[in-house]
Amino acid sequence: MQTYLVGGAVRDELLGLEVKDRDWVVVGATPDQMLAEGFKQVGADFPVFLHPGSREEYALARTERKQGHGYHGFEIYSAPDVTLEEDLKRRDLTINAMARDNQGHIIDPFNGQQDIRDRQLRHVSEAFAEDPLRILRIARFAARFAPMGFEVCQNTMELMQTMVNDGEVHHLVAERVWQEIQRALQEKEPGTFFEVLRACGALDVLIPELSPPERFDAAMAALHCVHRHDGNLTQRFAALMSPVPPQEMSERARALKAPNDCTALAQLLATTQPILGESTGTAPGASELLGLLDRADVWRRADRFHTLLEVLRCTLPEMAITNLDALQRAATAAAGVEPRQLLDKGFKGKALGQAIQQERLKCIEQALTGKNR
Ligand SMILES: Nc1ccn([C@@H]2O[C@H](COP(=O)(O)OP(=O)(O)OP(=O)(O)O)[C@@H](O)[C@H]2O)c(=O)n1
Repeated sequence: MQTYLVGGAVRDELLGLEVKDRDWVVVGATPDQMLAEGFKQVGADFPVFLHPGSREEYALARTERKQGHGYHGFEIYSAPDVTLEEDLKRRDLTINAMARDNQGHIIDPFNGQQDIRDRQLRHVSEAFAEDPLRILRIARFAARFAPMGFEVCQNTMELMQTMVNDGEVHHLVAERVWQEIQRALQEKEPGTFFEVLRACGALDVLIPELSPPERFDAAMAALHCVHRHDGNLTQRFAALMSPVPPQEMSERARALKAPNDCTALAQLLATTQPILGESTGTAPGASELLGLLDRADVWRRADRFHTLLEVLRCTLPEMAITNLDALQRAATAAAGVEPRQLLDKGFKGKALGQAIQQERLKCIEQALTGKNR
């Protein structure tokens, strides 16, 4: 049997990047031989094993052929006669379809090294079209490698467009889509992910709410800004969805199966923005600001409130930034109200709640007029 380093590890080595996961392909072995060598089998779908020492993944060379629609319809053939080249051929991009043997020789039947030099994301073969998840993977690689000059090559983009036109994207399961989106949001150039999806038509299927050009442009500007400020995943998702009205936004977040913290921040942003972004020139008053603070549950979720403020700095129009400053002052002022003191004064139950709110309102009013004086 022979083992080869394959996939992302070879690509990243050649690009001079840090290698995180190392995947290996084993040619000329049977599962029984692997078990006899002390490897542990993982995954029921294909013959993949964990090395007893390094815990790295060793997969028996295999071919894959599509059977039906979606991610599960693959017929997998794995046997000692499957060659390294056959295994490399089933892979997505030429830069991901190289191997290195244990003497350090690169095996590169699809010219991945040339594409690394030319900065091209190019599909290996027409079999690319058998897995629609690859559309999202390629968009994600574009987002990661764009700063190094990589782009999706024309033929690959055309193939992706054909796949979208054939309805392939409808067959993707939400969990896989979300997994790619959340990884892409944290890549080096997250906006590029959505630009590639838009160029091939997949965005109209996956997040059609962002199809109108003015929404797309606003989403990209907000995402870019949050990315520049090193925002976390929830902030990036909220920024992406910021041009979408609350109801539509919530439905899309649910369809994408976005996790609760992402959806909650995006919802909070969607309901806060219209009040603070009011373009009529009237600034929100003390009770409106208190309402926003209540909705954001700043009393118990101060951290989330601060993440919200950071996103608002990226999504609000320039002229509304003074409203944001007012919200921030209101939060600081209202935080000074001590429920304990009101409790000591004899307030209880509902009356205590009302007294707290009244005190907060008073503090906010003072903070606002104090500024205007
Ligand atoms: N839908 C897929 C998933 C994976 N692969 C192949 O399997 C390898 C390993 O996949 P994965 O670990 O997901 O990707 P990496 O290329 O290692 O990328 P990352 O750095 O994001 O982990 C890829 O390089 C590619 O050759 C593929 O062709 N098609």
